[in-house]
Amino acid sequence: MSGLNVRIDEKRFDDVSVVRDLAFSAQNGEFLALVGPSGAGKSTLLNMISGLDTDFVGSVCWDDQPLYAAGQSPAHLGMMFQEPRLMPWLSTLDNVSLVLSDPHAERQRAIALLQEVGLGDVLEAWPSQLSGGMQRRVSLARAFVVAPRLLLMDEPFVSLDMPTGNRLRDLLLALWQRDRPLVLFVTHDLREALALADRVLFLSPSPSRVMLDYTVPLERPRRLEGTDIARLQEELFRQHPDLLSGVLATQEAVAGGVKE
Ligand SMILES: Nc1ncnc2c1ncn2[C@@H]1O[C@H](COP(=O)(O)OP(=O)(O)OP(=O)(O)O)[C@@H](O)[C@H]1O
Repeated sequence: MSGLNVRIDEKRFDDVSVVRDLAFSAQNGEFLALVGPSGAGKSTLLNMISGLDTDFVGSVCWDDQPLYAAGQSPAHLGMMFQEPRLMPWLSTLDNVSLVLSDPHAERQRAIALLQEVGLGDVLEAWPSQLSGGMQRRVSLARAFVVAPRLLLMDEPFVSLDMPTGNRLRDLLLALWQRDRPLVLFVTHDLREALALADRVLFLSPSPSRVMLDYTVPLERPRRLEGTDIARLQEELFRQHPDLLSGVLATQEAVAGGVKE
């Protein structure tokens, strides 16, 4: 099948099995959200898919070929984490150019992306001069500047207030709709998953596996605070109360946050 094929037979840390019999496939250009209780192994899973962690039994393939070889990250892989992870001694522009194979030749591309995310006026600013929301926008531009085919996002908008988070989600969707990478987006927030994704994979508590592969039955654009998302969330909790109780508890615990 074209696209991503993940099969993790087992991932252990010492004697503890963290992921077991977890499998899913995704088409090129799809947007998948991964939700699951805290400690389920979501970050561990992204590390295995990115090639950062090769110490597991199973396979991660792209178009039926192993996605990485000997621990090397594949070309056209974009990543974004909970923390913006900017280099404090580099300007906004240099933080984005950093991941380019030829930063000098591709400088215009970095500038254009920063303009697209509304940071054209702060190209030479240091990270410490930017707000939390602006730093995430730099991080988003850095994830897209490599023209990723696969974009791995580990709770990238956690602990942002609603307007700042909404602005970032809109930017992400605009860039995704234009470039169409396959996105794997980890979140604790089921509403965020339903607002963004084509499919939501619900993971079990550790050792994690996919408990439910859910296709979101909503047209775009969607609003995270919209009644259709609230209704869908309620329906899911009614249909799968045991499966989702851990998700809801975590979702409530992480509400709140950083302002733009
Ligand atoms: N390097 C490591 N060594 C030992 N145990 C680890 C290591 N990394 C993660 N773990 C354990 O593996 C389990 C899964 O961790 P992971 O961070 O992947 O979960 P998660 O679903 O991303 O959690 P959260 O939602 O809280 O971020 C946890 O029990 C964690 O303590």
